[in-house]
Amino acid sequence: MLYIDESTVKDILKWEKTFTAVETAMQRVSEGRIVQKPRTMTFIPNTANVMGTMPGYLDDKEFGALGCKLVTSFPNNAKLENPLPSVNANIMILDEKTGIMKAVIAGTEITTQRTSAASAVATKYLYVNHSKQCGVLAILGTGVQGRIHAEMFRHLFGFPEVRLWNRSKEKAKRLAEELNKKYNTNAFRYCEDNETCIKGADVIVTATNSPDPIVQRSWIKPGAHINAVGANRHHFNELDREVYRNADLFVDSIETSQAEMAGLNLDDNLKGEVGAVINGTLPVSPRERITIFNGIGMAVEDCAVARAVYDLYNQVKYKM
Ligand SMILES: NC(=O)C1=CN([C@@H]2O[C@H](COP(=O)(O)OP(=O)(O)OC[C@H]3O[C@@H](n4cnc5c(N)ncnc54)[C@H](O)[C@@H]3O)[C@@H](O)[C@H]2O)C=CC1
Ligand SMILES: O=C(O)C1=NCCCC1
Repeated sequence: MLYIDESTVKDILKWEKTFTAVETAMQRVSEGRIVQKPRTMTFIPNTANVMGTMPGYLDDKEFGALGCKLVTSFPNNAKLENPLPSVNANIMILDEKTGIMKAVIAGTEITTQRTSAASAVATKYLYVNHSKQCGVLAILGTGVQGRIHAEMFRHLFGFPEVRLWNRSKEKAKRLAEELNKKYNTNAFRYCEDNETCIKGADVIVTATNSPDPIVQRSWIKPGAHINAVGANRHHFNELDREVYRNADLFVDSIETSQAEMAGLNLDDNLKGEVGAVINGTLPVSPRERITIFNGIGMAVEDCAVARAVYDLYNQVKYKM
């Protein structure tokens, strides 16, 4: 059995490839060329811990795959004496003709990259492509997702200012210092509070485990775009309901969002899937309208990126 470990995935998987794989997966979702159901969640009693199974099938020449991700979210891992990521995963990919397992691929880096890439795809099609300003990026939550969003978005869209806020301020401060040093810049700025971080921002990313809203409507400037990534019990708890009431909501998959975002009144404000915007079957929002991308994470994104990693691994060049 082929196992492709985390360090190999980190070595061969570049952000551009992940972006294209996720963009393709989103398109195929909206064309009906996928099969995926809401993930199963095994909640471990008396803890905040959960194990999810995410099976999917994606029909595509370059990124098509039949696979299943097994993912855990143990939010207290970061507080261990030897800290570990909260989210850990492995992805199985199977031969489409025989059903035989082809490989197990470490899925933690894939999950990290593909989640940020999904936000980046949404930001490109809902915001950047409409000549909107990429001046200030606000990141709330500076864990694994906050970090990758800060780095990937600056790389792809060139934000000259990236604001970072975290519940424990020291963590945001440390990340700003680290990234300024890494990229030899002073673009990364630490913020004392979430309101200061958000006010005047063009694009906002929320990537926390907060059970309560950390974004208020009155702080958001007209026409801003929000990527809501984090989840506690619900996938919509980070934004105040007034934000949803005054914005256009886009998702990665209507089918899975209806299950996992039940409790939010989707009928009122759900415009549709990002894939439909990419495919040109769903119009973009008026310029001054706030847009939200609530990406809950899709099995077919994992399948697409796992297929890319499998192919890259098998290229003779890498094996030598
Ligand atoms: N939508 C998707 O596809 C995915 C979503 N996620 C979700 O994104 C979120 C972030 O994930 P990671 O960065 O991997 O986790 P992480 O553990 O590395 O970071 C979580 C951050 O949230 C902050 N936080 C925790 N509780 C908070 C609270 N009550 N108020 C404000 N901030 C709080 C922590 O200080 C930490 O910086 C999680 O909710 C996770 O479940 C993760 C992967 C994929
Ligand atoms: O899509 C995923 O993968 C995850 N989504 C929410 C929480 C952990 C992993």
